[in-house]
Amino acid sequence: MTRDLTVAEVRLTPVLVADPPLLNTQGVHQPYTPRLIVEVVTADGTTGLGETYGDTKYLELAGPLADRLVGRRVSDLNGLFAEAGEVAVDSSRVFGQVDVGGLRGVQTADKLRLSVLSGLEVACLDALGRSLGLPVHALLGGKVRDAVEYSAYLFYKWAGHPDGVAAEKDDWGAALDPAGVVEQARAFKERYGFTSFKLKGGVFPPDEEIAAVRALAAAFPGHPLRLDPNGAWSVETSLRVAEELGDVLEYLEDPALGTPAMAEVAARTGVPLATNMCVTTFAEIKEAFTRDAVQVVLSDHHYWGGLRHTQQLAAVCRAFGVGVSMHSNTHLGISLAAMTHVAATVPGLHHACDSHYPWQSEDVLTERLAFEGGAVRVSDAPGLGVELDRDRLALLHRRWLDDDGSLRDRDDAAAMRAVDPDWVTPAVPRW
Ligand SMILES: O=C([O-])C(=O)C[C@H](O)[C@@H](O)C(=O)[O-]
Ligand SMILES: [Mg+2]
Repeated sequence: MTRDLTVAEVRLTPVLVADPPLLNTQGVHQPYTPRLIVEVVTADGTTGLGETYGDTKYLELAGPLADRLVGRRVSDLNGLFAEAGEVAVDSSRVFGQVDVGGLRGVQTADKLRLSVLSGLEVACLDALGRSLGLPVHALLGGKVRDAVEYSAYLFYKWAGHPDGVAAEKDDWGAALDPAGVVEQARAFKERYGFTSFKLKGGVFPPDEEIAAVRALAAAFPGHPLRLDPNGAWSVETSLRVAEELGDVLEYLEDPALGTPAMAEVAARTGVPLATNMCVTTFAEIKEAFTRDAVQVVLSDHHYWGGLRHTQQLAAVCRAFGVGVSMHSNTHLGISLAAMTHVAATVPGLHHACDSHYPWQSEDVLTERLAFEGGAVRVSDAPGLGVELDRDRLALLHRRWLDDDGSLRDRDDAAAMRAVDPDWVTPAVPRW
């Protein structure tokens, strides 16, 4: 049978997904967060799924980039990427330097395009795999492991969103001190079997966060631990934390903001540094690697530009002797499946990947992906191996349609102002 894998239609559906009140250095997560669900439909009726950020700046680009995909074959990804630079990006969306207002580093025109292209790429690979009867990992050269290990992503957290704020309830309880963090870690371990723990820091003064990591080390001896204050500390504070926690940390993640500060910290401590803030584009690699500023790059296929770029990044890291693992923002099961397929193909993945998925009680899939022993099994079913639940998609899209605009762009500082009207995103270094 000859298949026609020409893209006939791209469906773009923004949704709002429930999110618990997770604290970070900028504020707190809003009760709902935007994501974009991508469906690529081929002329012969195969549908591939993708997912990426759903904030307005990404939605603005998604239509024009999807238009460039229509009429191409799903296998013509290089052609799509080559042409994507012709799609204009509103200059008000671009910051050439490390964007303190975001937790994912610089915001360049290219990175915005790549963040959308990644959703289209994943959907094309899913469609291609479904059509050929091959899993996505096979299209990427084949898996080198059968399961991908993830770490428990611990957050300081309120028990619920503030009174008067419309929100879904969650059953995780509050975590605002070392005992609360340990209790949360136990729940992660019991529910999902995670054995690595990452604490999102930059929320409380460093001594409180040091105490929380010490409590984790006492409760889970020998388990890999990480602390990530999203660049909230000065070089001197970073060095002090590294000194105090050096014996229990697997790595310290973005203690200080930007490559020069990270290089200074790295030069004066033996604790490995990881980043998803100072190496977030190919252009940033040269300076960071030649200055030995980071020892582990946390890739994120969304903003690096997809699964093939993630493999390329892993190859560059390998060449420089730099470790690689994965960063995560709030995401749904389509992205977890995509992360798992690409991670399965990367040799030398020595650190458990991050995932927000356990925090998401809602999904657009007929069946949620499962963590067993802290890992997700690599699917050998055609494509990503996940199915869209159209009713769930319609429900979460309805929530997006009904929103007055206040939740369509993630704003953790705005959410914090519900309890602290004077709150502004703190300047860094904060401590
Ligand atoms: O640095 C990181 O790992 C992140 O920025 C991950 C997420 O953005 C997390 O901090 C969040 O959503 O609050
Ligand atoms: Mg990080």
